[in-house]
Amino acid sequence: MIRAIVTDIEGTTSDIRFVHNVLFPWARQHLAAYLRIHTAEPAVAAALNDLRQEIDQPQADTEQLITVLYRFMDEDRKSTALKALQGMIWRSGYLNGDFTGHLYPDVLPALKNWHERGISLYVYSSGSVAAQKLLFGYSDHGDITALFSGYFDTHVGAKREVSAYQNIARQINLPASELLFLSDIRQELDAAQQAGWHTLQLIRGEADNESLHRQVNRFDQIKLELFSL
Ligand SMILES: CSCCC(=O)C(=O)COP(=O)(O)O
Ligand SMILES: [Mg+2]
Repeated sequence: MIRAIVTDIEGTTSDIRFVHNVLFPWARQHLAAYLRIHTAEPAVAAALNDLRQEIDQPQADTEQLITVLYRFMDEDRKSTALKALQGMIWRSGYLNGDFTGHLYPDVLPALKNWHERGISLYVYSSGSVAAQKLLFGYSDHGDITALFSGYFDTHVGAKREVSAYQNIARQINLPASELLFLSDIRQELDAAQQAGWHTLQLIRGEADNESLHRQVNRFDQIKLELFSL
């Protein structure tokens, strides 16, 4: 029986085009100015220090780090430091109403239904926990954060690593056999499955014929009974 559902964001609850055509360009546009102004703020300084460690350049100055961050953004690197900084930068965009967090129309009714049935809901994304809370706190349908019991980012591990799902299961305090992971990316689902989780792939666009996971196109097609042991 499924007692908790953990969902990915990009390509699962939200359109990949919102992330790549709205969020990422907005962060890129504001990155340099934001870092130059806020470089001494504790959260920014901590993320920049994490980045220095990631690239093994303890002496790198802010301008050098900005260059690295542009490269990371070009490569869509799931760097924990980059993701932390993007989350900080997006904050003013959400607060000013420059954009709202995209949700596919089938997502909110399903989340509400599961929540009402007593199933705990969690998020796991490469985006930082702060960025996840912003997306769901300022979503197209308003603040829906009350539906979620918790959030996980790459601090638990990368999304294609089995250990990340083991860590999440430990923190949720449920056996893997009672957990369902929703994602559009086969390799993430492979890792969750290897950790003993149930898995379901969202196909929002192109088919994935190499996947061995159950697939649906929308949340309203998800039948939790199929995952009962
Ligand atoms: C929290 S929204 C921004 C998502 C993001 O930065 C990203 O890299 C997408 O990663 P995901 O793990 O959701 O595919
Ligand atoms: Mg995804």
